Amino acid sequence: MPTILGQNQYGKAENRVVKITRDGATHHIKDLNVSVALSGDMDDVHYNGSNANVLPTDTTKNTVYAFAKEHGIESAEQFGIHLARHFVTSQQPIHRARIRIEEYAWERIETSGEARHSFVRTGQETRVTQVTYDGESWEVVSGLKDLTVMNSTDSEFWGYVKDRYTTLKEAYDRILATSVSSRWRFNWTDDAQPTPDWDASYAQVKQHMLRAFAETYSLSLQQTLYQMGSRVIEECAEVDEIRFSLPNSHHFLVDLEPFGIKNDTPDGAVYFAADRPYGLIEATVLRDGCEPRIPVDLTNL
Ligand SMILES: O=c1[nH]c(=O)c2[nH]c(=O)[nH]c2[nH]1
Repeated sequence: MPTILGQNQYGKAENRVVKITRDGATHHIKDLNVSVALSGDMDDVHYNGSNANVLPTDTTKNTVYAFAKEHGIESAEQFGIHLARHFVTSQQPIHRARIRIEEYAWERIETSGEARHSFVRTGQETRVTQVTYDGESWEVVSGLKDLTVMNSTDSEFWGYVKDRYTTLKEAYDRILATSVSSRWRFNWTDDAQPTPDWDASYAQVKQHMLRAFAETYSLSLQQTLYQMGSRVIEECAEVDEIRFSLPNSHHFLVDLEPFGIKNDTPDGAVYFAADRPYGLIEATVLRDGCEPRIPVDLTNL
């Protein structure tokens, strides 16, 4: 045969699950987008079309909804662990399950009455996780995307390489803005280890990341990224690796000279917020001695 089958996986992608839990008049929402990818003994279905080892993707979808009902959704990570364990341990041909989850946050709308069942989608970041299980060990990589932040000062950029194509003016007081996309890998890999408190960990990682962004006097976005990552690794013992993809959301001073208006001092300055092109600064920060496992391209995760 001139061809052979390479890596393969299958499952139902983007199962949108909304679970409402009622605690008297106070309701709670969990809103997830769950993608299942299974792999194992799947040569026959590809080579011969025998479906004998194939748990239908439709079943994987049903399992997501049934688990949301029967086992609840404590956190995205815990839900992912539950699903991954189920697929690998209940189906002999399935050797590996990868569950990806995006979680959308809802905030309660406070009202004057007793009712507590109204919510507004929060416009901040989207929480994400990926749980992988091969029957023996776990890999949990969680993260966030679209967390937009800005420092309106304490950012400079100068002393860079200049060649014949360089036109950029050195900046001694600029805006530093980005939309943080980040993934961090937990050192929980084994059922024998106690599981982290996933929600508390998420809140702490996000808080350390944001504080480091705000507290770093920045000479480059690269330096800020490293500070954000090392703060998380230093403060969060459960995390061994963190990767960032940070678009540099450029803010250019508008040239108002044609109208006889000076716009050259930081106070009261007017900027043009450019959406593209943007610098894209990406790096991993690791606990010393740990192996990098988060893919270089976060869109592949
Ligand atoms: O923080 C920055 N890092 C760069 O590498 C870079 N390059 C650039 O043009 N502006 C900036 N800003």
